[in-house]
Amino acid sequence: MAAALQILPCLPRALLRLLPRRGLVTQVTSTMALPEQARRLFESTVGAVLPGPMLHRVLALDPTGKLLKVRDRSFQLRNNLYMVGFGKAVLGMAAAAEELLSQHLVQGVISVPKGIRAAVERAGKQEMLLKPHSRVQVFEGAENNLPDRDALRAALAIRQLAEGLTADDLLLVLISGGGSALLPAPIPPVTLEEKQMLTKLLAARGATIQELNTIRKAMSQLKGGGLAQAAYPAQVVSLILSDVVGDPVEVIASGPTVASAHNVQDCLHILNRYGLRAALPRSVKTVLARADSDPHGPHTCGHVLNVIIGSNLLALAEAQRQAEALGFRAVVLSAAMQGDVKSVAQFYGLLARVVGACLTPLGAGASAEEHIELHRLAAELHVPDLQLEKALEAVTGAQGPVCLMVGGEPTVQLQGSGRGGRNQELALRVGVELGQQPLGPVEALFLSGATDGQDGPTEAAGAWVTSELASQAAAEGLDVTTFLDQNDSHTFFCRLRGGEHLLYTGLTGTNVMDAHLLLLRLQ
Ligand SMILES: Nc1ncnc2c1ncn2[C@@H]1O[C@H](COP(=O)(O)OP(=O)(O)OP(=O)(O)O)[C@@H](O)[C@H]1O
Ligand SMILES: O=C(O)[C@H](O)CO
Repeated sequence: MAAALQILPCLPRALLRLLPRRGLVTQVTSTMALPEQARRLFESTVGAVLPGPMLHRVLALDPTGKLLKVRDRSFQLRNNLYMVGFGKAVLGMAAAAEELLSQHLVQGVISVPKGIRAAVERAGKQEMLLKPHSRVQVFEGAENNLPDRDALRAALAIRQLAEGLTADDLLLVLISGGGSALLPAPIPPVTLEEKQMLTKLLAARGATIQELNTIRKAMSQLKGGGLAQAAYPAQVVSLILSDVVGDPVEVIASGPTVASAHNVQDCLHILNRYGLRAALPRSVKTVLARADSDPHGPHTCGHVLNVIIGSNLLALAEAQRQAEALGFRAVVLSAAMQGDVKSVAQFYGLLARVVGACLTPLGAGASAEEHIELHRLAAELHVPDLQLEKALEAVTGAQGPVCLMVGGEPTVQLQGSGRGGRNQELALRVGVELGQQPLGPVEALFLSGATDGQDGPTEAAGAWVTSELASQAAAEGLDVTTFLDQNDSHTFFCRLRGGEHLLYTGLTGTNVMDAHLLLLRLQ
């Protein structure tokens, strides 16, 4: 397991208190190396969306202690509260909910990633752990984010709890990213292995999370509203920490408390698109054929309240505040970056060039062609909330360092059999792009990290690079292209300068997609 969790959201604030004047702060931070600043900013991004505080923002008990308030709705509590949960951030969410509601809690079951309790304990994050004699049963499973037998056992226990509820009961459902793999309950005759294989193939061929989860829903007893249906007639309140661009409740963890609006045709289109239709196991065909006559219809979720409690945007907003405290001119460019890592890397490479040119005192700025090309790349990525113009305006004339912040989740089309994750691969590709840009006296650093602390099936959260990457690699005899062809970014970074470019946080206990930071300053 990676080094202990080190979330230090308060550190720059403490620094600020000691040094209230901006000039002084800038002086101190400018002596701090860019990698150190980038690591701190990533830590504050994660620290802003730790599950406990997120939960407390939406849940409260009224003074009598008998009414649960969820935003503007109220629910009667009379020894009738049950809790289930699944996802990478659910342990901390459950601990916070237990802390607040333990006197009403009858029983709970949660499904969380393998090793999360040990990681949280090692990091000294006691507030993310359940009480010693908790009424909440914990299952750990889904190693490397793939559904397994342990997760299946958890899903069955969750289904059993839900099915036993009555109209007097209230079911609190805690949901976060990673929930799909932690709640596998394939519809027979589909087996766990078949579902695992299909998910893996779709992900490896670059399917989006929307596509992946459409298929998962069609194969599952609990996804796509199935859990809500199992809990009926109890009232259901789902608290959701979003790890999907745009916070679509029907996609996050495959929407177990949201009626699925997809039909078999949608599934067949997706399977066709990724060349998987012909080779489908017979069991999958059987379930798809049945699905249209037995959907978890929209009428089944009227007893449910779905509430988004936190997202990537919130994390970036905090990181922006921290970056400003460190003396950067900080801009959030988007919380919805998507697309293939190759195109995303080209965009960031050119963005560094264009923004870098704004920082050079007597520089002529970037050329009109470069601006046009940057906008073309941006348009190709179809990022719904991209603030490119606003960002360029904001950094024009910046005297000091600049920090551009982006959230989202690009995709990788796996071709090789190497080890890596989309953050490490993106960082490696951006490193190559930075090396090809004429940045002159501008120092550039790019960091990409998974807020859950685990990038793909590796123990690193991500990596950071500078424009020196290509020359550093060459000096150590590492051929970047070969590593990229093999999707072997993790091995590359392990070998580069003894692994110093890798980002290790350990499992963070939260999950709001990835964060990309581009830091630029004059040398
Ligand atoms: N060798 C590799 N190189 C690059 N990317 C990889 C590699 N192996 C797996 N991936 C990518 O990692 C992604 C899975 O990563 P991870 O397990 O962190 O999922 P996630 O999307 O963060 O999960 P969740 O959203 O469920 O929390 C897949 O999209 C896959 O394409
Ligand atoms: O679990 C999942 O389906 C993904 O993390 C998206 O929420």
